[in-house]
Amino acid sequence: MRKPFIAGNWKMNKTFDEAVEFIDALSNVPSNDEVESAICAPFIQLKELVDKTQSSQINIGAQNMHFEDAGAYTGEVSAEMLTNIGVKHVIIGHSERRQYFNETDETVNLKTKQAHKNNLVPIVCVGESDKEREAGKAAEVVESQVKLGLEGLTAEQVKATVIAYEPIWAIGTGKSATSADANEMCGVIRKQVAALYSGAVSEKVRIQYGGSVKPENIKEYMACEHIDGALVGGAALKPDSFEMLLAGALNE
Ligand SMILES: O=C(CO)COP(=O)(O)O
Repeated sequence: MRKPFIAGNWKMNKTFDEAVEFIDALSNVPSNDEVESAICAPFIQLKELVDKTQSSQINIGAQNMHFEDAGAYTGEVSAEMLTNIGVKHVIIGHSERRQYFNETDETVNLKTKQAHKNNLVPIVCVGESDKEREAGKAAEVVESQVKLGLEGLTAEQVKATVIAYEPIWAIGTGKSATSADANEMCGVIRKQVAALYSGAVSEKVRIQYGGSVKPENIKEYMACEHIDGALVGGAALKPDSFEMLLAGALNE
Protein backbone atom coordinates (compact mmCIF):
# COMPACT_ATOMS: atom_id res chain seq x y z
CA MET A 1 0.00 0.00 0.00
CA ARG A 2 1.44 3.36 -0.98
CA LYS A 3 0.59 6.26 1.30
CA PRO A 4 -1.38 9.02 -0.47
CA PHE A 5 0.58 12.24 -0.84
CA ILE A 6 -1.02 15.60 -1.61
CA ALA A 7 1.34 18.51 -2.18
CA GLY A 8 0.42 22.11 -2.82
CA ASN A 9 2.71 24.09 -5.08
CA TRP A 10 2.15 27.76 -4.38
CA LYS A 11 4.47 28.83 -7.20
CA MET A 12 5.18 32.61 -7.01
CA ASN A 13 2.10 33.41 -4.98
CA LYS A 14 1.46 34.80 -1.49
CA THR A 15 3.28 37.41 0.52
CA PHE A 16 4.80 36.35 3.84
CA ASP A 17 1.69 37.58 5.67
CA GLU A 18 -0.64 35.72 3.35
CA ALA A 19 1.36 32.53 3.78
CA VAL A 20 1.11 32.78 7.57
CA GLU A 21 -2.61 33.48 7.28
CA PHE A 22 -3.07 30.30 5.24
CA ILE A 23 -1.25 28.13 7.78
CA ASP A 24 -3.12 29.71 10.69
CA ALA A 25 -6.42 28.95 8.98
CA LEU A 26 -5.77 25.20 8.64
CA SER A 27 -7.86 23.25 11.12
CA ASN A 28 -8.37 19.84 9.64
CA VAL A 29 -5.16 18.21 8.41
CA PRO A 30 -5.31 14.40 8.42
CA SER A 31 -2.65 12.41 10.24
CA ASN A 32 0.60 12.08 8.36
CA ASP A 33 0.27 8.30 8.75
CA GLU A 34 -2.87 8.32 6.64
CA VAL A 35 -2.23 11.09 4.12
CA GLU A 36 1.11 12.79 3.69
CA SER A 37 0.64 16.47 2.93
CA ALA A 38 2.98 19.28 2.05
CA ILE A 39 2.89 22.92 1.12
CA CYS A 40 5.72 23.90 -1.21
CA ALA A 41 6.16 27.61 -0.62
CA PRO A 42 8.50 30.39 -1.81
CA PHE A 43 11.91 30.30 -0.09
CA ILE A 44 11.47 33.34 2.14
CA GLN A 45 8.40 31.82 3.80
CA LEU A 46 9.84 28.40 4.54
CA LYS A 47 11.41 28.93 7.98
CA GLU A 48 8.31 30.61 9.39
CA LEU A 49 6.02 27.94 7.95
CA VAL A 50 8.18 25.12 9.32
CA ASP A 51 8.15 26.76 12.77
CA LYS A 52 4.41 27.29 12.68
CA THR A 53 3.68 23.68 11.69
CA GLN A 54 5.79 21.95 14.33
CA SER A 55 2.74 20.50 16.03
CA SER A 56 0.79 20.01 12.81
CA GLN A 57 0.74 17.04 10.45
CA ILE A 58 1.62 19.13 7.43
CA ASN A 59 5.10 19.21 5.89
CA ILE A 60 6.77 22.19 4.31
CA GLY A 61 8.59 21.86 1.01
CA ALA A 62 10.58 24.04 -1.37
CA GLN A 63 9.91 24.55 -5.07
CA ASN A 64 13.51 24.30 -6.26
CA MET A 65 17.12 24.20 -5.07
CA HIS A 66 20.64 24.12 -6.49
CA PHE A 67 22.54 20.90 -7.14
CA GLU A 68 25.88 21.98 -5.68
CA ASP A 69 26.65 21.89 -1.94
CA ALA A 70 27.62 25.58 -1.71
CA GLY A 71 29.63 28.22 -3.54
CA ALA A 72 29.52 31.12 -5.93
CA TYR A 73 25.98 30.69 -7.29
CA THR A 74 24.39 34.08 -6.71
CA GLY A 75 20.70 33.92 -5.95
CA GLU A 76 20.60 30.17 -5.38
CA VAL A 77 19.60 28.06 -2.37
CA SER A 78 21.27 24.79 -1.37
CA ALA A 79 19.80 21.53 -0.08
CA GLU A 80 21.60 21.96 3.23
CA MET A 81 20.02 25.40 3.70
CA LEU A 82 16.63 23.73 3.31
CA THR A 83 17.21 20.79 5.65
CA ASN A 84 18.83 23.09 8.22
CA ILE A 85 15.50 24.89 8.69
CA GLY A 86 13.42 21.70 8.69
CA VAL A 87 12.24 21.50 5.10
CA LYS A 88 11.38 17.90 4.10
CA HIS A 89 10.41 17.99 0.43
CA VAL A 90 11.57 19.75 -2.70
CA ILE A 91 9.94 19.99 -6.12
CA ILE A 92 12.45 19.34 -8.87
CA GLY A 93 12.13 20.01 -12.59
CA HIS A 94 8.69 21.58 -12.63
CA SER A 95 7.71 22.28 -16.23
CA GLU A 96 7.71 26.02 -15.50
CA ARG A 97 11.36 25.75 -14.44
CA ARG A 98 12.14 23.66 -17.51
CA GLN A 99 10.38 26.23 -19.71
CA TYR A 100 11.54 29.54 -18.18
CA PHE A 101 14.71 28.76 -16.22
CA ASN A 102 16.70 26.38 -18.40
CA GLU A 103 16.08 23.32 -16.24
CA THR A 104 17.11 20.22 -18.19
CA ASP A 105 16.93 16.49 -17.58
CA GLU A 106 20.59 16.73 -16.61
CA THR A 107 20.04 19.38 -13.91
CA VAL A 108 16.95 17.52 -12.74
CA ASN A 109 19.13 14.45 -12.30
CA LEU A 110 21.84 16.37 -10.42
CA LYS A 111 19.25 18.00 -8.15
CA THR A 112 17.49 14.70 -7.47
CA LYS A 113 20.80 13.14 -6.39
CA GLN A 114 21.57 16.17 -4.25
CA ALA A 115 18.15 15.97 -2.60
CA HIS A 116 18.73 12.33 -1.61
CA LYS A 117 22.24 13.07 -0.41
CA ASN A 118 20.63 15.55 2.00
CA ASN A 119 17.62 13.40 2.99
CA LEU A 120 15.12 15.60 1.21
CA VAL A 121 12.23 13.91 -0.57
CA PRO A 122 12.40 15.00 -4.22
CA ILE A 123 9.15 15.46 -6.13
CA VAL A 124 10.45 15.00 -9.66
CA CYS A 125 8.15 16.50 -12.28
CA VAL A 126 7.70 15.04 -15.75
CA GLY A 127 5.10 15.61 -18.44
CA GLU A 128 4.58 16.18 -22.13
CA SER A 129 3.46 19.31 -23.99
CA ASP A 130 0.26 19.43 -26.02
CA LYS A 131 2.26 19.23 -29.27
CA GLU A 132 4.05 16.11 -28.04
CA ARG A 133 0.73 14.54 -27.02
CA GLU A 134 -0.87 15.35 -30.36
CA ALA A 135 2.11 13.77 -32.12
CA GLY A 136 1.54 10.57 -30.14
CA LYS A 137 4.81 11.03 -28.26
CA ALA A 138 3.54 11.49 -24.69
CA ALA A 139 4.75 8.12 -23.40
CA GLU A 140 8.11 8.39 -25.16
CA VAL A 141 8.77 11.88 -23.73
CA VAL A 142 7.85 10.90 -20.19
CA GLU A 143 9.82 7.64 -20.33
CA SER A 144 12.89 9.59 -21.36
CA GLN A 145 12.41 12.22 -18.62
CA VAL A 146 12.10 9.45 -16.02
CA LYS A 147 15.16 7.59 -17.31
CA LEU A 148 17.38 10.67 -17.42
CA GLY A 149 16.00 12.18 -14.22
CA LEU A 150 16.66 9.05 -12.17
CA GLU A 151 19.95 8.06 -13.80
CA GLY A 152 22.51 6.84 -11.27
CA LEU A 153 20.14 6.72 -8.32
CA THR A 154 20.16 3.61 -6.13
CA ALA A 155 17.05 1.45 -5.87
CA GLU A 156 16.53 2.69 -2.30
CA GLN A 157 16.72 6.31 -3.48
CA VAL A 158 14.19 5.67 -6.24
CA LYS A 159 11.79 4.08 -3.73
CA ALA A 160 11.99 7.30 -1.73
CA THR A 161 11.43 9.52 -4.77
CA VAL A 162 8.05 10.97 -5.65
CA ILE A 163 7.37 11.40 -9.36
CA ALA A 164 4.75 13.94 -10.41
CA TYR A 165 3.15 13.46 -13.81
CA GLU A 166 2.11 16.93 -14.91
CA PRO A 167 1.11 17.21 -18.56
CA ILE A 168 2.00 20.79 -19.49
CA TRP A 169 -1.29 21.37 -21.31
CA ALA A 170 -3.23 20.67 -18.09
CA ILE A 171 -1.34 23.05 -15.81
CA GLY A 172 -3.32 26.10 -14.76
CA THR A 173 -5.61 25.71 -17.74
CA GLY A 174 -8.64 24.16 -16.09
CA LYS A 175 -8.26 21.46 -18.75
CA SER A 176 -7.40 18.47 -16.59
CA ALA A 177 -6.39 15.11 -18.04
CA THR A 178 -9.14 12.51 -17.74
CA SER A 179 -8.50 10.15 -14.88
CA ALA A 180 -8.12 7.33 -17.43
CA ASP A 181 -5.44 9.25 -19.37
CA ALA A 182 -3.65 10.33 -16.19
CA ASN A 183 -3.69 6.78 -14.85
CA GLU A 184 -2.40 5.42 -18.14
CA MET A 185 0.55 7.83 -18.08
CA CYS A 186 1.29 7.16 -14.41
CA GLY A 187 1.24 3.47 -15.38
CA VAL A 188 3.79 4.23 -18.13
CA ILE A 189 6.01 5.86 -15.49
CA ARG A 190 5.66 2.90 -13.12
CA LYS A 191 6.51 0.49 -15.94
CA GLN A 192 9.56 2.54 -16.81
CA VAL A 193 10.75 2.42 -13.19
CA ALA A 194 10.20 -1.36 -13.24
CA ALA A 195 12.25 -1.66 -16.43
CA LEU A 196 15.07 0.51 -15.06
CA TYR A 197 15.09 -1.00 -11.55
CA SER A 198 12.62 -3.76 -10.64
CA GLY A 199 8.96 -4.46 -10.11
CA ALA A 200 9.50 -4.18 -6.36
CA VAL A 201 10.96 -0.69 -6.71
CA SER A 202 8.18 0.40 -9.06
CA GLU A 203 5.56 -0.77 -6.55
CA LYS A 204 7.08 1.49 -3.90
CA VAL A 205 7.59 4.69 -5.87
CA ARG A 206 4.77 7.17 -5.39
CA ILE A 207 3.37 8.89 -8.45
CA GLN A 208 1.29 12.04 -8.28
CA TYR A 209 -0.88 13.55 -10.98
CA GLY A 210 -0.83 17.32 -11.38
CA GLY A 211 -2.78 19.65 -13.65
CA SER A 212 -6.03 21.39 -12.69
CA VAL A 213 -6.67 19.08 -9.73
CA LYS A 214 -9.42 20.44 -7.47
CA PRO A 215 -11.70 19.23 -4.68
CA GLU A 216 -14.34 18.25 -7.27
CA ASN A 217 -12.06 15.81 -9.13
CA ILE A 218 -9.53 14.62 -6.54
CA LYS A 219 -11.41 11.43 -5.65
CA GLU A 220 -11.59 10.37 -9.26
CA TYR A 221 -7.81 10.56 -9.57
CA MET A 222 -7.15 8.95 -6.21
CA ALA A 223 -9.31 5.97 -7.18
CA CYS A 224 -6.87 5.14 -10.02
CA GLU A 225 -4.46 2.24 -9.64
CA HIS A 226 -1.28 4.14 -10.48
CA ILE A 227 -2.12 7.56 -8.99
CA ASP A 228 -0.93 7.93 -5.39
CA GLY A 229 -1.55 11.62 -4.89
CA ALA A 230 -1.61 15.02 -6.47
CA LEU A 231 0.60 18.05 -6.99
CA VAL A 232 -1.77 20.99 -6.93
CA GLY A 233 -1.31 24.62 -7.91
CA GLY A 234 -4.39 26.87 -7.97
CA ALA A 235 -6.61 24.75 -5.71
CA ALA A 236 -3.91 24.67 -3.00
CA LEU A 237 -3.93 28.45 -2.50
CA LYS A 238 -6.98 28.56 -0.23
CA PRO A 239 -6.95 26.67 3.08
CA ASP A 240 -10.49 25.28 2.77
CA SER A 241 -9.86 24.05 -0.76
CA PHE A 242 -6.54 22.47 0.29
CA GLU A 243 -8.22 20.72 3.23
CA MET A 244 -10.92 19.40 0.90
CA LEU A 245 -8.19 17.89 -1.27
CA LEU A 246 -6.70 16.17 1.78
CA ALA A 247 -10.12 14.90 2.82
CA GLY A 248 -10.68 13.58 -0.69
CA ALA A 249 -7.42 11.65 -0.54
CA LEU A 250 -8.21 10.36 2.96
CA ASN A 251 -11.57 8.91 2.08
CA GLU A 252 -10.50 7.18 -1.09
O1 LIG B 1 1.72 22.96 -11.86
C1 LIG B 1 0.94 22.47 -11.06
C2 LIG B 1 1.41 21.98 -9.77
O2 LIG B 1 2.79 21.90 -9.73
C3 LIG B 1 -0.50 22.37 -11.37
O3 LIG B 1 -1.06 23.63 -11.33
P1 LIG B 1 -2.66 23.76 -11.34
O4 LIG B 1 -3.18 22.84 -10.25
O5 LIG B 1 -2.92 25.21 -11.04
O6 LIG B 1 -3.11 23.33 -12.70
